[in-house]
Amino acid sequence: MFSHQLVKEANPILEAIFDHPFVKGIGDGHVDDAALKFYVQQDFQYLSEFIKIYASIIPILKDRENMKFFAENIDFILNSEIHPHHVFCDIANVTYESLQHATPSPKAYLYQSHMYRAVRTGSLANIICALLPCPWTYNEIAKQLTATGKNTADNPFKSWIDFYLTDDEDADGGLTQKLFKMLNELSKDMSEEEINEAKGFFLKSTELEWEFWEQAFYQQDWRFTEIIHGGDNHE
Ligand SMILES: Cc1ncc(CN)c(N)n1
Repeated sequence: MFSHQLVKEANPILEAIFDHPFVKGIGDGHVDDAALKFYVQQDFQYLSEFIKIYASIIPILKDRENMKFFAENIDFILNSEIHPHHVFCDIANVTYESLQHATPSPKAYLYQSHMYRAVRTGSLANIICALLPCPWTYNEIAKQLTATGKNTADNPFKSWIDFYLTDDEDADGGLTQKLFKMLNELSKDMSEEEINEAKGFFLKSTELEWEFWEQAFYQQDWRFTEIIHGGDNHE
């Protein structure tokens, strides 16, 4: 099955994500405030683009059930996925509102551009493959942290882990299963070339998930940040 192929090939990247110091820090209950703040700034911005990409799928869908599914996921990001951000903000002792005006860092910019590139192909399989590592890797992180005994009552990140652990229909766990199922259906009518193209989108997004943790952990912004951010202000 296509989904098994994707998970198998991406597995070394997923293992590297589990080993990332930011993710390990969530498990151990300590991540530097600067990394948490950088993460929330970038993720607020990233999820806003993610919403737009979900919305861009709707015109190429054929049935109402799938339209409802993507519309509900937009609602989930807007109204529920603010919770994990609040967890990070509370731990870093900073207001959420103060972190909502960032411009994308180089790696976040690359990740967003990658997703828009998938949208431009017009292929539903490519778009789902580019989007899926977002809910998939977080659900896997939550499961791995729980399985290794890190999701304890005294871990300040417990409610972050619990949020991504749930397999509820509309949360990342349920979403992941539904998207993998859609891909398996779509792949039945795809050529080998189309399969490989879609797989490329999935694997690159998975690596960009690793990069997202990395850039937040080391606060990797634009080298000429004053010039770049100044430029954004003049748009
Ligand atoms: C970059 C990123 N990837 C995944 C998730 C989890 N939906 C997130 N909030 N941000």
